[in-house]
Amino acid sequence: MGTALLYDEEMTKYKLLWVDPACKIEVPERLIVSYEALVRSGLSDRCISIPAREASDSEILLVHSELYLEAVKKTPYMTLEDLKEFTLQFGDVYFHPNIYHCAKLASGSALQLVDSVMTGKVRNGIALVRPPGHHSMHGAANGFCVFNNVAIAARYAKQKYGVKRVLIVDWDIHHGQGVQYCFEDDPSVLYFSWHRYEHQNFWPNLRESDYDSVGKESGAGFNINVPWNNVGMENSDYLSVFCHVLLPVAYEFCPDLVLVCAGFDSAIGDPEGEMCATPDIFAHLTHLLMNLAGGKLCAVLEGGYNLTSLAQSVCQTVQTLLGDPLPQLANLRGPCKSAIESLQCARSAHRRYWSFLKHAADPPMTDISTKHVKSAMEEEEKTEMAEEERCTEGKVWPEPPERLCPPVCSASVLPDDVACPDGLKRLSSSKDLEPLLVSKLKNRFRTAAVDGDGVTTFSRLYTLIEKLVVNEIRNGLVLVPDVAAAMMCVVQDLTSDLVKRVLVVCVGKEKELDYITTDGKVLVVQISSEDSEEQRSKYYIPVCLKKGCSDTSGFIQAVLGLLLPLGYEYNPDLVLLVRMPGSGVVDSMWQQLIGLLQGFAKGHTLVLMQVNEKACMGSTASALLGHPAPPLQDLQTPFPEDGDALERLRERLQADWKMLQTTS
Ligand SMILES: CC(O)(O)CCCCCNCCCN
Ligand SMILES: [Zn+2]
Repeated sequence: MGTALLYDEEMTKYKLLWVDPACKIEVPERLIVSYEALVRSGLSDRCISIPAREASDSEILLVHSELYLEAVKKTPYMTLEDLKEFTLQFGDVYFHPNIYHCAKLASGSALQLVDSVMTGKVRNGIALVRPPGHHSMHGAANGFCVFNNVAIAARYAKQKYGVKRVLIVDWDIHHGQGVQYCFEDDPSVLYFSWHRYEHQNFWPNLRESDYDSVGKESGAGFNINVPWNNVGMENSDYLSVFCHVLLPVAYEFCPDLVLVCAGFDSAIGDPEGEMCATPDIFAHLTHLLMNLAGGKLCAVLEGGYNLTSLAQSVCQTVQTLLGDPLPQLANLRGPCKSAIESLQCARSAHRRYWSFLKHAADPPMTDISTKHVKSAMEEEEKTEMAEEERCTEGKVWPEPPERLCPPVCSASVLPDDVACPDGLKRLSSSKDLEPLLVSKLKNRFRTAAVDGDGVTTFSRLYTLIEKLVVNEIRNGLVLVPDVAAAMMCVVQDLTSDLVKRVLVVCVGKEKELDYITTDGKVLVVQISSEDSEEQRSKYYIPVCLKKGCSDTSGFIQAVLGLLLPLGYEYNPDLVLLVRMPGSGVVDSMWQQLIGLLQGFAKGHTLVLMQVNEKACMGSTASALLGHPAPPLQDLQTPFPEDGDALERLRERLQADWKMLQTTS
């Protein structure tokens, strides 16, 4: 299934008609450069174009009052003076004779997108719209927004498709207070927003944008605010909040639909955000949401005022929606102090509502909420981040790297008598192994594992790896007689200098993992039921699940809160996923793991499985081919010991691995 793209140039046909410094950045060019970048890059041709439509009155009334709608209806007939007058009653927004029409098209586009996804016409999609929506409220326009496009879409999805749970992720750099007000008492809509806050000193300067606004009444726990109290936040800060706050809750919430308030003013160069995250971060933020709700994801444009980073960020988002390989994110050095405080506050505020956050630490000593007056230390810290360090318009950043699709997506190396799963390309060619390597293999394993066809298997395995690292093939599945032996070979014999770092993810109990480098060429994360003895090195991290890999709750927690942050920091060139026999990992969890691991090494994942586990080749192939993983249904409360052990493991490792930090 494809990716929908909604765009109508009519929505470029309104603009600010008078002088207002607060509104001058919201220009038609925002939409034009975004769409043109998609056209120029060839991405628009790969999308399924869906026409915009006007939202009807009844659809707009899902969120807004009749009084407000009737008032807005009058604006097309207003004189310039009337428009100015009308505008004065709202904050940081402007009206124009054509904005009502455009606002209906913006909301209608979001609804068209929901229709396309919910009817299965497409898997996911993006609506390039203006005016944006997330600040507009029941009875008021605000912050360039007239109708709340995403809030209307959420209510529409529930009403028309009986969607039970909607996740709204708002990565725009402003707090979508309009969305928060709409759903704060509604447990069927989980609203997550991060936003520049600076202890309530940043627009819209609301006390209720802080982390302690967790929702009301039955909606308590279903509103998550992560305030950024400093500018200059980077990729590490964004990924940490996804891994340690949003994703655990999102997986526990298990939404039927994901809506994204896709504002790109959180990207580097934006005059509003003054952040430093690069456009390729949106490739990963999108990817990390794509295995929720069976891949049903609707992104709706909100903000974004630097025309260069906006266009790049939109392209990064669309390319991921299309399933292209992800760019590697280099040198993630962990969240900054301020970000850690914010994520620690958000986690502790929500630990009573979400079992996946149950073991989150207490809030930091320095209470960062607005009650707290800026201390001399903070002032000094701010001057530390001198003007030039801050990311402003003048800031430059590299073009996002090209994300090339390999000619072959998924290859397989299988015994001749095993049928190749649909979609996979069997690799039968293999270069002859050097005799030296053959003898090494033979005398390393006196077992039958490396008899005649065993050598063939290994030579094909090495051939596959070579094709992965040169991006001829994206990922692969290999069936071997003995996975432990095969893993040793791959890890020890990886001579290719194209592979500087290999992330080995071991699912299931180890037989012998005696081979662990300490030079950092290999990082092994082992998830099993074995009560691992003391952790052996920075590069061998055993995660113990009391009830073993069949405990999906514990497993997904370990993946989100430990494996993902580690993987991002380690930044491997190859991922080796080893399924030990008898691991007991649940199929949907296995597919989720493969899906999430695609975020590393440009998707170069090599799955090693034992021949006698060929029954799960089909689901493995499906995940390797990029099909969304099935939702993890009815997750049990994680085993307390496991949750607690995971926190302790993170605390112990965070000295070595900065991305594991969740406490200041
Ligand atoms: C969709 C959106 O969240 O990007 C709208 C942001 C509105 C900002 C209003 N204040 C602007 C002050 C200008 N320096
Ligand atoms: Zn914004």
